Parts: sequence; structure tokens; C-alpha cells
Amino acid sequence: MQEKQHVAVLDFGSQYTQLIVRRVRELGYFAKLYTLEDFPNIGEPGAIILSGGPKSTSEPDAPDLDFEQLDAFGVPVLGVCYGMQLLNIKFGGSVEASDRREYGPAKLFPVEPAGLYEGLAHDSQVWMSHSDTVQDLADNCTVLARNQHGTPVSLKWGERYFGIQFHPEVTHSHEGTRILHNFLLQAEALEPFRIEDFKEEVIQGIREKVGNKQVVCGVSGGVDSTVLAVLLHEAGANVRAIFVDHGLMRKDEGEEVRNNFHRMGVPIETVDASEMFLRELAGQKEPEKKREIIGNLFIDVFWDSVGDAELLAQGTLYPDVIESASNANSKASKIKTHHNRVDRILELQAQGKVLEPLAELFKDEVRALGTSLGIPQDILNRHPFPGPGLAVRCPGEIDEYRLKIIRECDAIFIGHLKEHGWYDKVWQAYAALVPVKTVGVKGDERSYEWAISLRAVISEDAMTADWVELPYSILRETSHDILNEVDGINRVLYDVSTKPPASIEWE
Ligand SMILES: Nc1ncnc2c1ncn2[C@@H]1O[C@H](COP(=O)(O)OP(=O)(O)OP(=O)(O)O)[C@@H](O)[C@H]1O
Repeated sequence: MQEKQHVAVLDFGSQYTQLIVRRVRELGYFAKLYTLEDFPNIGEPGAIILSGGPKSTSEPDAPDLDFEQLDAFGVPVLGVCYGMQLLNIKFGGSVEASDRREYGPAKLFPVEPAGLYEGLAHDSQVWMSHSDTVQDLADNCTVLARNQHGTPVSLKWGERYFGIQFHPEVTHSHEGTRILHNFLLQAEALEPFRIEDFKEEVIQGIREKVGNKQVVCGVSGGVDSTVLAVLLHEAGANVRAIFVDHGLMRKDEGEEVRNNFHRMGVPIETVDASEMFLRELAGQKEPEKKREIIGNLFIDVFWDSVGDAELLAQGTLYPDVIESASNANSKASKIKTHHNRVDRILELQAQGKVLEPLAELFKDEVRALGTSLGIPQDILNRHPFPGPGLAVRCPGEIDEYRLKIIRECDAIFIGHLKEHGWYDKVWQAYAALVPVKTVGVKGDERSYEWAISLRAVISEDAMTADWVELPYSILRETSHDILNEVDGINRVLYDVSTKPPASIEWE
């Protein structure tokens, strides 16, 4: 990162710290999360934010930092919740410990509609989550805003230090993003983040690290690994992109992945292991067992084809990194274990042979990077597809016949969604087999066949999801085509389950 180009967010342990990073990024600035162990090695930030935290400043082991070191950065500092209380103490004020928690909405009354509160409504809702409160204000302190009871909830010390008791990063603070933006505007030296600059920087970094060594990466056809492979290719690396076909792909998917990479001018190797996967899965009904078989086989097949790789590239993203950094309170970055052999990766990592060029980005930024690399939008906007593929959409036994039915139904459904402009409006959509036979009539004959269930959901992060109210006309056309074209199905269902309690996939 170049000088003054990032906002350093210091983590005092709040569950919302990651959200602060996200909000700052959404505002067009590059934010990075640092643990207190990192401090003061936080580069040359243009602004610093101290997060909230679960502890009380009065506890003996309360997280702390050296004020002189903080002050030496000479940039605007915003303390949120615990961060504000800590600043008040540093400036000579005090904090009152309390067992009672103020949790939930409060009203915000700025003293003046300027600075942090420029352009804000007079009684905007903010979200509180704290027990302790500021008691004596430091001498150089001014009150910037109060709550509905007249209690100070936002302070300023001198010219560069700001504090807010509430959480601007959560959406329940209705104008929280604007407050954060106003704070960033105080940081005159801070420069907006441009994905193009980042791209150049990452490409340069890859060149330095890779030299003429050979790099291997697994490509699934999904966004992360595609952007990764294209980035490596763009950097001129000697890259082997390996696509493992486990036979649980959607209709024509292998062909599509190969075509997509061909379109982008990036060569890939396909390993067709479908027969082996289906043989091992034969007769298995239990979801966890099926996942285990697929996971282990994948590992074997992938590493067999890797051979003696000098470098392995992985599409680890920033949420993976900061999740483990805040959880373990260490800098160690979590590795995507889903499809990769953990011990082998750890070994490579210890030798400095793992590349994670996307590890500073959120998913939407990976898409932006993909766009600036010239990757077509239809590839970047592809719905997420699970690693174990159609296996999780085929409850019970898996065989070629069942997979064929799922593939046909899925292709019909997705085709209609695309045709009517709904594909890009939903997070994920697919068809799953319901292997229960019911009675019907096809032609003049009695049929006794399975059902297929269609599912379309919206979600922000896959943690929760809601089913989509698709137009009946799309469901009607899809149902009509499936019932007429797909042998083995005489009933079409639409899944109207939210997550939780249902999951997005069936298994
Ligand atoms: N069929 C496959 N062939 C080769 N590599 C794969 C395959 N499926 C997954 N991988 C590798 O494992 C990583 C993690 O897979 P996962 O299913 O968790 O996808 P993901 O995190 O959404 O990434 P992507 O967006 O690239 O699919 C992928 O980024 C890719 O490197």
C-alpha cells in the first residue's frame, strides 16, 4: 500500500470490527484491520479508527495502546465505543464502569451540523451496545452530539481526535456511513482507493515473488479462482491452472469452464476424474459421508496432478484472513481448507511457497478487480456453486441417471431465469432432486416418478437467505418444460424456505 492510502482499523475485540473495515472500503478508501499486537507497525495510514470491544477500560487486563505512539502518526483518529472511552482516559477524563448494558436504538442530536455531523438529520437513529460510559470529560474536550437524555455520545479532543459511543458501522445506525465518511474527510492526506492501482501493485508483487518458478492453482470456474488465474497469467507467471471434473458438475459445465478460459486466453488443464468419483459414491446415502468421500478424493486427484509444484496460489479473501486474525488474535491467515490438503499446504506455507494475492480483498472488490482485468461480466456474476457440486442437490444415492435429471431440470430453470432477466437478481438458483415417487398421468398412462424442487434465494453473505418471489409465469414455463422434456419427473415444486432454518443447499 502506498503512503497515506489506507485507514488503519485497530481491533479492540468488537464483533463489529470487520464491519468498520467494510464500510470504509464501501466509501472508496482502503481499510485494513490490525490487532493490537501489530501496533504500532501499521504502515503509514491516512487515518486511524479504534474499534469497540467487549472489555471495560477499568479491567486490569483491558486492551490498551501507547498514546505517544498513536499520536506520532499525526493523523485523525476516531474512537468507536470502547475506542472513545479509551481516548477520553488518555486525555485525562474518566469512564464510569457499569454492569448495565445499553443495547439498541438511541436518538442522536448533534450540537452542530458540521464536521462529523455535516448533513445529518437532527434526530437520526444510532445503535448502542455498551455498559461503561464516559464520566468526566477531559479539559480539551468538546461535545459533538448528545442522545435523547442529553448524555454526551460524541466527543472531540483537540483537532484530530474524535469519539462516538454508538456503532456507525451497523445498518441500525441509519446515518452511520455518512458519519464515517465525514470522519474520513477530516483526513486530508488520505487518498481514495483505486482498484487499478491495486491491480498494478499486486501484479508487481506476483512478479517479484514468482520470478520464473512454476505456479499451480486449482480453478473451479467460480469467481475467486478465475480472477486468481487471470491475475497470475496477466503477471506473466508460468502458471498451471487445473480444473478437476468430479462428474458432479452442471450441464455442459466442464465445456463452459474451458470455453471461458479460452475466451480469456488463459490455458487450463482438465483432469477428468468423474468415473472415479461416481464409483466411490455408489450406494452412499449419508450426506456427511458423501462430502467426506468427495473431499478426500478431490484432494488426492488435485495433488496428484500438481506434482512437485514450486508455488501454490490460493484464492483466500480478506474475510478469511481477518476472521482468523481476530479469532486467534494472531496474524496467521486462515487457509481455504475446503478442497486442499491441509498438511501439504501448511508445509508449503512454512516454506513460503503459498501465494494469496487476493488476501486483502472482499468479494465485491475481487469482482471489481476481475472487471479491470477484462474478465467478462457473465463469468464474474456467476452464481456460487458448491465444491461438492450436484452431490448436495441429490439427497440419498447418487448415480448417472439421477445426475442427468438434475442437470436437465437445472438447465431449463436457469435458462428461463436468464431469458427473463432474473438470473442476475438472485444470489443462487438451482434444481434439486426429491427422490420420492408419486403417482401422475403422462400421455394416457399412469406414471410413478420422482419430483424436482426449484430453489432461488437472495442473500448478502450466504449466512442467511430468503427465497425469491419469482413471477408465476417463470415457474409455469419452467414447470411446463421440465414435465414435458425430462424423463423421470412428474412433479415440480418450488422451495419457499428461508435460511435459517433451512440451508441454501439441500445437503
Ligand atoms: N473442480 C475444481 N477443480 C479445481 N480446483 C477447484 C475445484 N473446485 C474448487 N477448487 C479450488 O478450491 C478453492 C475453494 O473452493 P470453493 O468451492 O470453496 O470455492 P470458492 O471459495 O467459492 O472459490 P471459487 O469462487 O473460485 O469457486 C477454489 O478457489 C479452487 O481453487
